[in-house]
Amino acid sequence: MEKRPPDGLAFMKMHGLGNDFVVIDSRGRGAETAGRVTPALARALGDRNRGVGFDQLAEIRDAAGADFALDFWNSDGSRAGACGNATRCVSDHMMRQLGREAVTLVTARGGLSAVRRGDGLVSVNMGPPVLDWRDVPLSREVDLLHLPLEGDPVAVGMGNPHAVFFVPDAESVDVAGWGARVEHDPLFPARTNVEFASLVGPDHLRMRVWERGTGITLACGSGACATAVAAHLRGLTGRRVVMDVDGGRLELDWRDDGVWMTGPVAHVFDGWLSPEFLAAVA
Ligand SMILES: N[C@@H](CCC[C@H](N)C(=O)O)C(=O)O
Repeated sequence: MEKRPPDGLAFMKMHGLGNDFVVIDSRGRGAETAGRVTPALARALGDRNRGVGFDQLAEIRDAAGADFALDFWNSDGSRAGACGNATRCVSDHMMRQLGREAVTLVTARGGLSAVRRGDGLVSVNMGPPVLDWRDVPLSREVDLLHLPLEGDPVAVGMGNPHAVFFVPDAESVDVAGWGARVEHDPLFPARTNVEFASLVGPDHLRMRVWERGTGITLACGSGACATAVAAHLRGLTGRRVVMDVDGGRLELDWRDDGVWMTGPVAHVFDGWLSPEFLAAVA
């Protein structure tokens, strides 16, 4: 194996249910110091042909009052305020590194916590849903439970915006076409993630997703949380559901302290960005 260049940049590739991430560890620079990731680096790395490829890039930073902080980017270089599956993946990594079964972290939406369950699955408390139109955000005051859009979606914020459509059969939806149209609807001033869900049994949902800034992905943790909240608010389910996404199954539980999401995580490989790649991006 070639020796790692001293001026390259180490990264990990991880995924949760096929929602895949590049993770860069920028700890050791102080909680007040900005990270090393720029929109240009996120875009270049996110290119599946010329970079590494990912649905989201997660950067670990120092945090005051928590084990670590996490920032997220989409593959188009835009920032994401939340990423549930990356939070579960990085929390698993940090639990292993710290020799613990629970960690606390800070994201753009505030403090979160994660634990490893006895069965090895990782749970994260994604915090309470945002149900005020200004904070989702929406561009004007409307009924969040019945947005004035074709298909009658529900709006839920989980630190990022989501529009959840309940459809008779999620399998037959044109996720790319419909999702892209809704992502850019003027009702969402910061664009939106879009979920299409069907009830397939008691407290059992099937969900497919179009992610803002990325496109179709095999899973979206914050989208699963938003869908579980929307399904309960619409009277379709209780507060605990299982949800089948393209990449597997998540468990959701909307408790008094927030929406808990549980599922598997995978560490795929450790890599090293070459100085040439970094110089071309700078
Ligand atoms: N895959 C993520 C959500 C990613 C963020 C999203 N694309 C956004 O722009 O808000 C998850 O697991 O939550």
